[in-house]
Amino acid sequence: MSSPAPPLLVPVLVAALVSVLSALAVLLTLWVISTFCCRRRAIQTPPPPVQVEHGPDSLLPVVRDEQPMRDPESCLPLDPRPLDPAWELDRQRLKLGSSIGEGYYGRVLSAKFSVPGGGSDPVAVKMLKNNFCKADLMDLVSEIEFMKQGLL
Ligand SMILES: Nc1ncnc2c1ncn2[C@@H]1O[C@H](COP(=O)(O)OP(=O)(O)OP(=O)(O)O)[C@@H](O)[C@H]1O
Repeated sequence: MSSPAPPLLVPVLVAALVSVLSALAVLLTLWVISTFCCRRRAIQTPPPPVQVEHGPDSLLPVVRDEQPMRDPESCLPLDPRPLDPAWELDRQRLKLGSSIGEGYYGRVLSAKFSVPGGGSDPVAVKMLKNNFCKADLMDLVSEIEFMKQGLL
């Protein structure tokens, strides 16, 4: 049988226990508040903007679209893209024909491309639809970049 605790020790132990529990309650409250604030800040943080960089061996931009969803605000007139002399053809030699088909952001026409010495080659010409969005231009430029690297 163990001897009973001295009379002064019991209130001291109870006070220590209450202190520890109070500290734990304060810590728990602080953790809940900080978690709630972090979540709100994460929700309010706007998504990263669309980044357009210039490729090392090309004047056409390499597109990194961080925000694939369409945004009506981005349906604005755009400055003409810089040309890539290594790939640019003389548009005067192009004679557009009828429509072949349409995709999500572009339409494709049959065309004739006149070659030196007379004659012409049949080609397909892809262009953006009217009222295109910035995201549409990004998609087309991405496709062009893939074609230039022989990936399409
Ligand atoms: N080089 C080509 N030669 C002949 N026809 C083509 C050529 N490229 C596209 N087409 C025709 O034009 C249509 C539209 O092509 P486009 O590339 O705009 O869209 P997609 O690839 O079919 O769809 P999305 O743009 O939604 O990916 C195609 O379905 C195809 O019939």
